[in-house]
Amino acid sequence: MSLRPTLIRLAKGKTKSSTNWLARQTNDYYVRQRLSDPAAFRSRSAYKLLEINDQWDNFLAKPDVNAVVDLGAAPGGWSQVVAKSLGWHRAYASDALESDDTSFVEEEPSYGTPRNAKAGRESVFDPLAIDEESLSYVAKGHGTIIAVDLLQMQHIDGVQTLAADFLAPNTDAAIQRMLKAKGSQDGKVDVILSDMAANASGHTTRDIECSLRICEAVLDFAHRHLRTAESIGRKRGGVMLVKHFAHPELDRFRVEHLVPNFNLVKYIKPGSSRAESREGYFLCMGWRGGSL
Ligand SMILES: C[S@@+](CC[C@H](N)C(=O)[O-])C[C@H]1O[C@@H](n2cnc3c(N)ncnc32)[C@H](O)[C@@H]1O
Repeated sequence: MSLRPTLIRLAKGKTKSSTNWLARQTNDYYVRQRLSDPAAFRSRSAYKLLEINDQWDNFLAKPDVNAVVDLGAAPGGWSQVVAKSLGWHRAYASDALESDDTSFVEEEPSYGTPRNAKAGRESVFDPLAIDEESLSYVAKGHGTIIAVDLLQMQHIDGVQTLAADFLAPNTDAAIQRMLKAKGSQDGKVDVILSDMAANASGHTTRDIECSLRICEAVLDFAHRHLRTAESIGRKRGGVMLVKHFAHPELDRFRVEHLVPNFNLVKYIKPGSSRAESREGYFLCMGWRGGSL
């Protein structure tokens, strides 16, 4: 797909910095990939999670992964990747009823017509196209996925969304209620993902403080809700993936707070993360379940 005509049209009358941004978008391999990928990922970020998951033993698709919390989830690329990994897809209600496959949990019917579904192509969800036919589809898959963001997110089959500030005091309880309502009796999760980031201010001290605050809050959340490797019976069970601002202060956080709590901790800069960005990811596997 050629983006050049769009670029020229959009660049007219724009400042130099926005023209540079448009040029960078046009030349970016992952932006192009996203636009042509039949999976129709909502964000370029989806490729970062795909890449990390592929490189690290497909941790999202382990059979014991039943509950995933995606923090800073909007517009929803990571949640789409998780939903696919847990097998969420659309099926005709009649096929679902006839199926003997009890490993799948049926959800309420999806209200909207997946266009092209009959032709066997990837369905496109259109919430405005409600008709009788739409009532004959159900979303099928297994496990619970909770997506949290300050921003509202469009529906993804198999994903429960919560529009809230993760750092606000009552958000933890709201996530707990959702997990329990969706069948996680103990309110525990198997994988915690955080792509949350405060907007970079360009002021290093402030950016470090914001990133540290987010990483600490995600680790606190893990202390309360992450299932331990021991209880899962797998050395790398109980996973936390957290984005951070790459800086020696954050590395100190890794050494002092992550390494003692997990069996394996890796710093990752995915190929799909822009080289000029200071972002990095800590992939932490095998939660030991230490106390706060
Ligand atoms: C890079 S985007 C996430 C992209 C997402 N992983 C995807 O694939 O679509 C970062 C998100 O973090 C969210 N965010 C930042 N601080 C947050 C907070 N305190 N609570 C909830 N969401 C937050 C922002 O609203 C933003 O949507």
